[in-house]
Amino acid sequence: MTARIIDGNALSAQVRGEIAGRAAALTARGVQPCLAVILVGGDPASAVYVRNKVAGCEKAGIRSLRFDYPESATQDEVMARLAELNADPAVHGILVQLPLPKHLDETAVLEAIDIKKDVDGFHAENVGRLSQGREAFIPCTPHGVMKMLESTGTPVQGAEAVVIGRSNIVGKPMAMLLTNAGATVTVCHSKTKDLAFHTRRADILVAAIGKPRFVTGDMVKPGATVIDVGINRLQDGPDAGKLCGDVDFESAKAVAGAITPVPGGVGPMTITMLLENTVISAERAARACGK
Ligand SMILES: Nc1nc(=O)c2c([nH]1)NC[C@@H]1CN(c3ccc(C(=O)N[C@@H](CCC(=O)O)C(=O)O)cc3)C=[N+]21
Repeated sequence: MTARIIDGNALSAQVRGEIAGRAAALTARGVQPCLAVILVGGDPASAVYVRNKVAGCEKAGIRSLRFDYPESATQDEVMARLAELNADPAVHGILVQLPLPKHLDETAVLEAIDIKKDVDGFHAENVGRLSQGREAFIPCTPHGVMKMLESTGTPVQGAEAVVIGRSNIVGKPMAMLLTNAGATVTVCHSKTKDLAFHTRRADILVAAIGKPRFVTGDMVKPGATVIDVGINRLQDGPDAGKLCGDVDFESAKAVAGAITPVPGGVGPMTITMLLENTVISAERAARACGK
């Protein structure tokens, strides 16, 4: 058996077409959706992601504002910028690219974003709301994963779902969304004993660990849907310089029922959901001012 490939670029193109239509309708009513992106420091991977986000905005008719700070930026500088963006009615979404340099207080920065503009869904109040099923904004990567599951017709209700990774930005919200959708969810991580015991039971397996090709075919249940959230740049070996996921694609593909590739899988869907959250925020703002 060889798995069906879940094409994140194709699904993104479809969803982004719909988002562009909503953005155009808002712009015609005098409210062009606008996303502000703050990038601190010169991490090359972050620069690529931010460039992709800004390009995605442009193509969908969403205005974007970019604020680049040097590695040496102070907490006060970033907080002052957030205060200004919070107060600006023309800005509908604010994203602070993570990770931040170590001398900055990430929690304080995320908490300073107006939750009505928290299109990443990382503010503690949004996290709490997600756990109660009354979210303001759903975090983009896990939301993109749910859309991909939906697109393949993978049943979530009653399914055994295993999430590897317990980060605040992927693993935990992913587990919460799957739980809200009726899956039986197991969260595995670096301290899990006998990881393969858990993964082999998974109808839905989500890998978000940051270790290249860590999940191999022998860890996958035949017919499972495998979602690879990892984005790793290989350092050495024959594929040095290439991107790969947390899943060993070739061996997993031979066992799974459906699988996402890297690149061209979850990454583009993350950006798509960011664009959607920005449009949702702008639609709410337009409604609030009667437009
Ligand atoms: N506040 C914040 N929000 C985020 O959503 C956020 C973040 N910080 N920090 C880092 C992660 C990572 N992330 C990606 C976005 C797009 C691709 C993407 O476009 N990937 C392409 C390839 C990119 C490449 O060529 O390197 C693909 O998979 O096909 C990947 C990763 C968003 N993140």
